[in-house]
Amino acid sequence: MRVALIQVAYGDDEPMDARIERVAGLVREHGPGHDLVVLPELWAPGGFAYREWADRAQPIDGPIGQVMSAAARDAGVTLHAGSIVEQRESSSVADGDHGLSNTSLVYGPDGELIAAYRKIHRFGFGAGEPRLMDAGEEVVVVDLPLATSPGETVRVGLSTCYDLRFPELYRRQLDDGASVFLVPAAWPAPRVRHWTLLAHARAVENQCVVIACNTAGTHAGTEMGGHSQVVSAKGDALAMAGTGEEVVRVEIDLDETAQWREQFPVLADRRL
Ligand SMILES: NC(=O)CCC(=O)C(=O)O
Repeated sequence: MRVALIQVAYGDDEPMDARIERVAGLVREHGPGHDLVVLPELWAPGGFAYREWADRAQPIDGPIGQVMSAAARDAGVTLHAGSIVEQRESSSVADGDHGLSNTSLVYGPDGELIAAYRKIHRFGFGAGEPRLMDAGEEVVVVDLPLATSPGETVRVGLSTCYDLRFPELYRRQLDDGASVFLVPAAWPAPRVRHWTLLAHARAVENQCVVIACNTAGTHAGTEMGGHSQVVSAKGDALAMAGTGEEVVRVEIDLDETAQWREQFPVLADRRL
């Protein structure tokens, strides 16, 4: 499986509309020839731009979704478009809810929406996400089409940034058949060691590939950590970005995961 992670860097001076066009251009430029392109969490509204989130919220089929769907189609790739601040329909907003979710969107090479995942674990310890957004409740595992091998799919589990700290979510995804975990993030620089450590831990303990795309640059006073990474089911770092804007390209041998699970059958020793 050929994958490109686009580690987007941005600051406060780039308007959201300009960034959406710029990132769509990056998908069109770097996507062709890959099976999957992955973008970071909340790259359009700003991962830590809490004050702007309400104004920058959109429904799933809003302007960001439309531009990302077109970019996936033009590039002929499956696109994990990172996440948006989703403005949910009023019919899905219960009393006391904020009506906003941190929602990841995945499009197929035909531009159709394949999956949406609402972040389950909200980051901020009472401020930020828990104060402004509602927690997702659904574990999402989905078969993604491989654009360069028509008819073939790979089963992936979706999660977002802070979710990486909660191993039980990944066990659920494993039990639902996932062999790859996709993790967009806006993970800050001061804790980047946790980011790399946890991605390796999730890969090793579940014998799954981890594809984790972080943000770069500094916005809303928060320096992002970069170091987007792809970790094999054996726990080897197949690719690791630096700290700036970067496109990381990697070819993943999906057969290696099944071979490793057979060779070192640790999952068979679970006691439930
Ligand atoms: N956007 C996030 O979820 C940030 C998570 C984080 O900074 C951490 O877990 O540390």
